[in-house]
Amino acid sequence: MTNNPRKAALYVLNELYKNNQTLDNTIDKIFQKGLELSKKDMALFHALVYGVLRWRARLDLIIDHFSKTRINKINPNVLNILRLGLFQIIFMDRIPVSAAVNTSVELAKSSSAPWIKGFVNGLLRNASQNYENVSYPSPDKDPVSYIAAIKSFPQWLVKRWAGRFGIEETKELCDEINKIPLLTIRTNTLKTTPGRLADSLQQDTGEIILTKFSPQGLSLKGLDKPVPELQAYKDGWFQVQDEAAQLVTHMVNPLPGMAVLDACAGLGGKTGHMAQQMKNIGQITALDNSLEKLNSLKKDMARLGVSIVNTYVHDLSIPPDINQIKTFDRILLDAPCSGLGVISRNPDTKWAESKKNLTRYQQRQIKFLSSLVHLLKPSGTLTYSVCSTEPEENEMVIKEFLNKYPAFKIKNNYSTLCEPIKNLINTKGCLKTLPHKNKMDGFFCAVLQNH
Ligand SMILES: C[S@@+](CC[C@H](N)C(=O)[O-])C[C@H]1O[C@@H](n2cnc3c(N)ncnc32)[C@H](O)[C@@H]1O
Repeated sequence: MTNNPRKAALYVLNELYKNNQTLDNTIDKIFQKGLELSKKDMALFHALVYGVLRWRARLDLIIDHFSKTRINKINPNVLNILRLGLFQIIFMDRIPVSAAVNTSVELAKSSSAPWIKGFVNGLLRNASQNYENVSYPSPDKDPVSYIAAIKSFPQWLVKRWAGRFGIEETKELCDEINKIPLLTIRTNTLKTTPGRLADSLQQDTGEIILTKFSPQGLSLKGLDKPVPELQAYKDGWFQVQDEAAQLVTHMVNPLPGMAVLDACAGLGGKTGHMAQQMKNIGQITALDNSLEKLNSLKKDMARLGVSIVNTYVHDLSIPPDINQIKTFDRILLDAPCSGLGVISRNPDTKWAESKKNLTRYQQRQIKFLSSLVHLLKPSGTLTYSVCSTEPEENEMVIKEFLNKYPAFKIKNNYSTLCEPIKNLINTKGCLKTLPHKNKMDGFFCAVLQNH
């Protein structure tokens, strides 16, 4: 495998979306194949992959302007070479234009027909001198197309946000999503306190900021080591988790001694948080349809010093057998969704999703909720959360669920929550966060109670 960061970035961009692969899977795959990069090259590799995905629509508009071949006719590998080159020219000040062009020509030489290098060279040289003169759709006559092009978002998404939030707020939302997000972590209070954790990270971090809403969160600026190499990580003092995801567990409010089901536990971000809220007393069943994820979850629980979790592989499109799994005081369904609330971390999402998918996800989310109802104790609560800002996966799921199960209501009394989190809950009792308003991922969470 190559040790060239640009070649590695091109490989990831070319492989992404094949067989429904996400960015994380594709990046994991290239490292499994033996990619080894120095610390500096690793930073360049990530900047290139995430940068091209973040700015793809704007890069494509410029490429289309300077290319005689229409963009949809350019070979995908060549298009990704052009995107990588142009991204470096426009967005990476510390890379000289000549280096951006020459390395792109080298990529073309090693992976395309011989004449392509001339095409890449000519287009990038021309674009580097003239890209500022390319015209964009008019912000007055066609504000949706303007935002989609200049801020690099799919038209359908900008259109629906503009309808919901208005043009000015949509611009703010897009700008916030386009920022490179800080790394946010959650203190494992079974082992330490946010203060001690911050002290231990001081020497490896430029700046540490306490999160505004979550009492256990820290955001790190300028971390100079990969997370797994930090002593505090090895000692199980924290999990990586965005602030919005941390708020979900506070909504669930699991207490020591309870029986809790984490119904889509994944790698266990919320499982770990619930265990620490329960002071490692009680029982948590971590369910997921992925054995691989549950195996990673088990390792992470050991690192965190959590001993109350058992795992259960199950496909939630079928209701779990109550005789095997028992009943619960708290059930959390952190459902699979579009991920449109976490585009800043996963910019590939904006090019993978469509309006049609949202309806498909909604049906699956309602099905999963329905699969869990019979597992709830009479006084128990069923919490639904998704990292999506879209109504189809938010209020509309809850509405359909309540139509189907009229005995349930949305909980709207949060006396135990701290004030900052309480202030994020809307009049209907749902937590809704938005990147531009709350400076965190877009999440939705509602707690359902049987009355
Ligand atoms: C949003 S992620 C969960 C993230 C996790 N709760 C956390 O905080 O780290 C959704 C999870 O649903 C799981 N999933 C997808 N389809 C499923 C199914 N049919 N049955 C059970 N789990 C499923 C995925 O494997 C994924 O781990």
